[in-house]
Amino acid sequence: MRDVEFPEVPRPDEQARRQAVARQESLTKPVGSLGRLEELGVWIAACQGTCPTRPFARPRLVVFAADHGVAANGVSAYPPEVTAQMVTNLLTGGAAANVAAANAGVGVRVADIAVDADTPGPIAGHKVRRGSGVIGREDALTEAEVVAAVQAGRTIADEEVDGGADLLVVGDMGIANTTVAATLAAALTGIEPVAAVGRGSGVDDRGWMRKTTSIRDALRRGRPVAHDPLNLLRVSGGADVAALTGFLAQAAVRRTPVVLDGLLTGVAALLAEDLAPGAARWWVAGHRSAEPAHDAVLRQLGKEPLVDLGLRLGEGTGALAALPLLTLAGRALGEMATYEEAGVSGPVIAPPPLPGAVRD
Ligand SMILES: O=C(O)c1ccc[n+]([C@@H]2O[C@H](COP(=O)([O-])O)[C@@H](O)[C@H]2O)c1
Ligand SMILES: Cc1cc2nc[nH]c2cc1C
Repeated sequence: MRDVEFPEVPRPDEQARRQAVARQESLTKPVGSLGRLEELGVWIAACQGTCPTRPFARPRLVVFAADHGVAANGVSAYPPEVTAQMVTNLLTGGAAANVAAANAGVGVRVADIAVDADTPGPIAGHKVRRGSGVIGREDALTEAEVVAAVQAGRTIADEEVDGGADLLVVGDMGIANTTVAATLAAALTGIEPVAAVGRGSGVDDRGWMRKTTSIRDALRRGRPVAHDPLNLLRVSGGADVAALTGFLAQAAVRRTPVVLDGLLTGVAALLAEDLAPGAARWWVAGHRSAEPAHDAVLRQLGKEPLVDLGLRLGEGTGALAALPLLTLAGRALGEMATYEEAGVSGPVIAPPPLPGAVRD
């Protein structure tokens, strides 16, 4: 599958990063006293290539929606038709993500990548197929579908950046996608199915057992190709996670920071970093999901999430819950007075050096 190649990913701006570290030291607070917010401010400056930072002008959420054939195994508490129903709910503004996006001043886009049912024209513009194979016994996608889905995600990122998006937030909607995500997480991090399996949207004990078996069966097929991201997407993934992978890689190519959400966006991030090394420098982990596999994924990504609220919803809600912290971090760096401006005395003892910017 050589038709999916990404150009070299640029690094966030080193000069702006250094200026931001120096500016943090000049602001009217004990050095380092804003903790993680200081690192985040530095990261925003490096991504924007400017210090002081600018407020985000057009932050955008993209929710990637798809159905998954493995839903037929009874691995979810909810029926598959909920995927399309929730797409409608997201479009009419009634979902949690709509509220969280409004709270954070973020515009919402829903992309149907592989929903079983028909969705309205503008949403379905990048639809690759309907659903996916039952990953315990057949491939999720064909080779051509993997390429089409990655390219769809890439195009969506380009459309968003060309439309002025200066911060991207990713989310997902798809019944049974935690079975797929847990399988990919196990293949990519080496954790066992029993450690990867979670309750998803709330499956009961019998469903949990079916889910564990499904992950184990799927992993048997996926593990041999775990080192090859596109083949892993073909065998054990789905069009949504493939599109997310392309989207995350392309956002980095386009120098646009991204806030990651829960488990599915996390496994897509691992795959995207593999396809486009260095892309992870452009992402921050919004939250830690209650799905157990997310922890292993975050560790492998080397990302400490901003919030840990026990969320297990998806749709981008964890990322959106963290977004006001990101805005605060940027504004503190950009808008606080310096010691000199405010006529406040600086430290009498040289403060310890600031920790570096967000891991890079
Ligand atoms: O983001 C997460 O970590 C997360 C954790 C649990 C559930 N979800 C959402 O719930 C749906 C999948 O749950 P399930 O039980 O059907 O696999 C899907 O729409 C996800 O967005 C998402
Ligand atoms: C109602 C509902 C909303 C969701 N949002 C993301 N996943 C979901 C799963 C269900 C079942």
